[in-house]
Amino acid sequence: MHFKICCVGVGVFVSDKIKDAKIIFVVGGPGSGKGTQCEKVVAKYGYTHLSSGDLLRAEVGSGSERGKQLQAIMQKGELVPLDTVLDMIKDAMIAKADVSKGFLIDGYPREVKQGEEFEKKIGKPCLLLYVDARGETMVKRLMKRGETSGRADDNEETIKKRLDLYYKATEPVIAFYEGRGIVRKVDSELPVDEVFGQVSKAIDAL
Ligand SMILES: Nc1nc2c(ncn2[C@@H]2O[C@H](COP(=O)(O)OP(=O)(O)OP(=O)(O)O)[C@@H](O)[C@H]2O)c(=O)[nH]1
Ligand SMILES: Nc1ccn([C@@H]2O[C@H](COP(=O)(O)OP(=O)(O)O)[C@@H](O)[C@H]2O)c(=O)n1
Ligand SMILES: [Mg+2]
Repeated sequence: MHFKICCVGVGVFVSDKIKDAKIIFVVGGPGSGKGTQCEKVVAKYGYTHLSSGDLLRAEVGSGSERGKQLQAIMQKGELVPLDTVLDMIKDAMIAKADVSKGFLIDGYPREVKQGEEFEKKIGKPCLLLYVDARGETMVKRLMKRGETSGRADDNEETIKKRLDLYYKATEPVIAFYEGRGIVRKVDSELPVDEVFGQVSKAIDAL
């Protein structure tokens, strides 16, 4: 009996560490500028930036068996299994829980059920920053980034697939959270610093 209570205790302790953390979802199309804005938020507000794409690419870079499977999915611009990416985000949040002022979850959720699972396992977001750019702008930016990024998915064919998937699976996420009144849209067609001015206004209003 004692062992069981102990396990339950540990389980509760772990999730308590991140249950009350301030969580901001950063959602937007591929190449919309999520990462660019997150870097500026980190510099100004000291938040912890967790890019789901970067966490996945780190796993790919580790050469692990799981990394090989993820690579195959990502270079097709498809979504990796929900539990895989959610567990990676949760582990990364727990690792930083004691020092974090809040978490920027970049590139997640990518579909409504990812958001629902996140809330069951971790907690509710207080803000969804919607980084909005036109399709042709995103393609142009990613083709340019692809010249130096070395990302297997920054090529014309995969960019188009990522864009299609974004419109099909991820835009409904915006509508879902608009229903909660926590979406703040920023116009990422503007110059980076003007976009950041809109981002700052949304965060200062929290
Ligand atoms: N001109 C211009 N370029 C931008 C802006 N924001 C980002 N970029 C560029 O567009 C490219 C994509 O920006 P990222 O911040 O990596 O976009 P992302 O949404 O994180 O992209 P994914 O990780 O693929 O989802 C980068 O090369 C940036 O330098 C902007 O406001 N204006
Ligand atoms: N929640 C997530 C995040 C990324 N990914 C995968 O990781 C890739 C890169 O994610 P990213 O956020 O860096 O880039 P974009 O897809 O937003 O351009 C995506 O194209 C997906 O293949 C995923 O499957 N699920
Ligand atoms: Mg990014």
